[in-house]
Amino acid sequence: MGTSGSKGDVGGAALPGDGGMDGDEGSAGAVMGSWHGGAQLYVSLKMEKARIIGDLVPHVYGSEPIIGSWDPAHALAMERELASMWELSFVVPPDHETLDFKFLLKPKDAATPCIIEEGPTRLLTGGMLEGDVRLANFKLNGNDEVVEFRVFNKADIVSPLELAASWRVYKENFQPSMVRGIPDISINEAPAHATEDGSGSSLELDLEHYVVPTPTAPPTEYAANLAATPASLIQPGALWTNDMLLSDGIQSPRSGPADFQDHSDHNKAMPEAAGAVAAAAVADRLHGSKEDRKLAIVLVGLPARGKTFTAVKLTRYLRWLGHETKHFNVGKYRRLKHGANQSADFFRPDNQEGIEARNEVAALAMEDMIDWMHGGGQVGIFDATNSTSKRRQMLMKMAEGNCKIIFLETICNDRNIIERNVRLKIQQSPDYADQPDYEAGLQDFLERLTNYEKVYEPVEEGSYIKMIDMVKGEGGQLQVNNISGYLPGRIVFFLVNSHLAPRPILLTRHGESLHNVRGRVGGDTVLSEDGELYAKKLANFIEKRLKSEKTATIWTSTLQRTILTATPIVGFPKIQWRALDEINSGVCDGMTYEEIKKIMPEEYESRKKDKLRYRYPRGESYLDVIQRLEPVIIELERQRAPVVVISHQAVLRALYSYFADRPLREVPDMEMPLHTIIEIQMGVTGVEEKRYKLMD
Ligand SMILES: Nc1ncnc2c1ncn2[C@@H]1O[C@H](COP(=O)(O)OP(=O)(O)O)[C@@H](O)[C@H]1O
Ligand SMILES: O=P(O)(O)OC[C@H]1O[C@@](CO)(OP(=O)(O)O)[C@@H](O)[C@@H]1O
Repeated sequence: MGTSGSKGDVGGAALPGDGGMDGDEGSAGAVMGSWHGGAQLYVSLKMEKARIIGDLVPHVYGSEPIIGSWDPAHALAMERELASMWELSFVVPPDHETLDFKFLLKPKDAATPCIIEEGPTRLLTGGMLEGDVRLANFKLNGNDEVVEFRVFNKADIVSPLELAASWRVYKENFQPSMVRGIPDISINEAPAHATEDGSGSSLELDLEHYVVPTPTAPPTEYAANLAATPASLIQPGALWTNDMLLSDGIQSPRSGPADFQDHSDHNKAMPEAAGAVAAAAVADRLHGSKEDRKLAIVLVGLPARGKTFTAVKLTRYLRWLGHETKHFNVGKYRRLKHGANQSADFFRPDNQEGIEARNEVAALAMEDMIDWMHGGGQVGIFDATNSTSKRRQMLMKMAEGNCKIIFLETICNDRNIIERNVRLKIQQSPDYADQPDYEAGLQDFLERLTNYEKVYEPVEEGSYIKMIDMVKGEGGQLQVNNISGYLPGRIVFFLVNSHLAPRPILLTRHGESLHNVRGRVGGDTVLSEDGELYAKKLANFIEKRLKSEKTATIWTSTLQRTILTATPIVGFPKIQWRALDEINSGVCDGMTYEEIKKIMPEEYESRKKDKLRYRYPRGESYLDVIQRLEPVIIELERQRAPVVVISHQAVLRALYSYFADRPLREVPDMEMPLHTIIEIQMGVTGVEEKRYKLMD
């Protein structure tokens, strides 16, 4: 019997039917109505299981070649219709050969054996199961556990007109993208055969074999996650230790210690990312009060509530969007002024000297921030506990006429999270870098915490955002009061969408394209042979690297070199993002750099002079690309499952610079080689990176 393929694939002619047959548990229908020429049956086989069955996928295998000729390895996967329902549907002639088959469960890991249902072979004739439609029972875990599925079978007589009409409707409603006839969202089911296709695309079992070093980035005067060096405390000839230069924040292992001064060139302050972001931000600045043009995000919260972590993350995001942003960490000022070994007594509420010392360094940091704003800075992230209303009043007074303040309070009520944070704090904070005895450090920090808790006053004044138990991203909440304007709105949107659940993000360019071989930019060419080999190796890599993950998604651009690179990947949904398309090279599309230099020397020189801001005629600049990638960054922050981004050189440079804290001016010249996977691990301790080069 020739099943005509999977659901929705309606082929063949049929007889005007007058009804269908229902066969669910315990009964077998009969063919209704009379037959003449071409009648077809639309047959549906379903299995239902309320409880999730892990990564086992229901399949059908049996006598016909399409369902494996009794080879479980070539069984036909059932499609998930609902969370607990799996279906295999097909169109057959009413007088088809009897189909012998059984259900089986197949693990995602091809090496693990299938589980075949208990009981005799099932027989399908005239589209219906013979005899009682029994449950499907499977013995798991060495027969220790029996799993039951309810089985349903249905066959409808379909007329030629119905078949044709349903095919037309199917085609109209499932418009494949203009690009390649591949739907914008598609998923290749795991093939019955093993993924090793013998084309040399197999990989070593140990993926560490492919790890390559991360290119050492040029020392950054000021990476987002290194709080500003306290200008007001710099004494001529001061000797700076590495510790003094490091903020309380999560240090990005890649960025070296900050130089003494922040050399960012205020005269040529980084422009807003081009496009809507800049337009709205500029409009706000032009029409807002002078004070509103400068923004201070003042953190509030007890120690180990994630203030610094949030400050670093927010700094990274705003700088990536082109807003001149700087992180001011008062803990750093305290250490510089009073040394890094204050005991908990320094923070006692009855220690007047300690209180004055802490307010003094907070005022120094605020002065530095206001000076920095006068020099061109736009958003200051003021990171301290700021735990009393009196302290906050002091800061608001200093801000008057200089900048607008928004308080950002981080509240965590989960004792387990707090205990974990405290452990991480003792391990990471410069306050305990010289404390060899972990327990002593822990005891001291807990005393410090108690001292703060005695005087802590939650924020009630001014404009504020409260992040309450937002850690796990479940059940937490964000409270917002008296917030308005473009930039504050974006900050709220970013905070709502970001979380701390660790998960990997894999970035890779497409396989080598024909234009890459010829040195041509842009275009929409297919892959070269090497590019096709990379696509297979990438699929292999993803299967190994993500096999322990419950799910993941594959993002490509709408250009065929990324879609074709993703094609061999199976088992994960693939989504085409227009925003991930390569930088639009406008009138230079399809040219080589040499041709551009020869035919349009002025364009070539302009781009060479300022590759970040330069916009191809009728094309894009890197700032334009960053602007259109902002929703991608927000979605990457929001995702909890792993994401594999298959995109392009310029786009990946822009995305990578966000995760790696690199200043925008470095973006256009970053190394972004072909056939290399950059794994970004985002989690509670910040952002880590690993690179795998699968082939040259
Ligand atoms: N929102 C959060 N939820 C859970 N853990 C966090 C959060 N923010 C930070 N952490 C972890 O807790 C530790 C302390 O965070 P940190 O930002 O230094 O706290 P604070 O600045 O409030 O003292 C850090 O090691 C960090 O990895
Ligand atoms: O900004 P530059 O360095 O030109 O890099 C962008 C160029 O990289 C290329 C390759 O030269 O990207 P892609 O990854 O799509 O192959 C061009 O298509 C694109 O114009």
